Amino acid sequence: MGGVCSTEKMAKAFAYESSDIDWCEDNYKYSEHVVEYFNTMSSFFFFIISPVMLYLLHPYAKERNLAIHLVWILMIFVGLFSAYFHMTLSFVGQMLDELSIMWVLAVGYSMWFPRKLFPSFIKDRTTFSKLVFTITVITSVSSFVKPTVNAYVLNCFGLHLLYTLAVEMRYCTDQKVLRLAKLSVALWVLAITCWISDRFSCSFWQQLNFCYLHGIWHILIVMAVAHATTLIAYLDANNEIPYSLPGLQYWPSDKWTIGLPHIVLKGTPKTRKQC
Ligand SMILES: CCCCCCCC/C=C\CCCCCCCC(=O)N[C@@H](CO)[C@H](O)/C=C/CCCCCCCCCCCCC
Ligand SMILES: [Ca+2]
Ligand SMILES: [Zn+2]
Repeated sequence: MGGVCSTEKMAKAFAYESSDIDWCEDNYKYSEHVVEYFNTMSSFFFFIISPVMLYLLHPYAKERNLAIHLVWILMIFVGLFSAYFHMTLSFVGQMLDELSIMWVLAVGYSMWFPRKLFPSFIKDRTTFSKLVFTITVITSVSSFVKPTVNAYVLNCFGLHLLYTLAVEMRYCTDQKVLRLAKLSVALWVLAITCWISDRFSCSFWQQLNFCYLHGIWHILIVMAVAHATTLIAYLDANNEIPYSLPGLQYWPSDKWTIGLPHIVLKGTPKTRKQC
């Protein structure tokens, strides 16, 4: 009897529209199998940007720690789960989407959180990573208690990241670095504005017959994360591997206004060996 009950519960969790959340985009507008078509399709943007970022960050990751690649490898899963969530609006889709974001943040914090900002009882990065891992496992389990608040809690990390960057960049005067910081913040502000507006002003957007703000959020947040991770990686390289003489450039061309930022290591193999 209990077995039948739990099988039913499982089936419900996978069922279309079993999530509490329904984004502003009209359901089943373009396909009877895809609940939110534009939101699903825009999730594929994660698949385009992630491999490019893995390629662009590779010289830095090779010098610093190859585990850094986990951030953008996990972002591929975020895209996959986000597409599944919007395709089905199922409870399982929602949880996979939110949990994968949480684990990207956990890996990012473990790798990059500045050592000088560690709590005083933590001596090294390994201990810090273990603490982050423990907290993330506990949070992952407790996220099932009230799933609707998860997204708001996750967004608070954007604010914490902003604070951490502000502390790290207090004395920065390098124009290229400042430009990257401003761009990251601008993209994040635009992205979060779309997310909030889709959540809370849906009737307004429906009147205008423009219900695509959540899909636009997907595109903007990937770009914000691409810019922010490069900035964080650059600051980290300056602190942890200064002999590699990190610099910033844009792909495909440094002269283009729009592009993906990346780190170049200007230290010659000779200068690297000396350190
Ligand atoms: C020193 C710390 C370094 C940490 C670096 C880690 C940076 C990467 C962080 C997060 C990845 C975000 C991925 C967003 C995926 C969006 C999928 C999605 O749309 N999900 C929604 C449902 O479909 C869901 O409602 C969204 C929930 C909110 C997620 C908020 C994530 C926080 C993003 C922080 C990004 C900061 C950018 C720059 C700040 C200057
Ligand atoms: Ca909808
Ligand atoms: Zn989404």
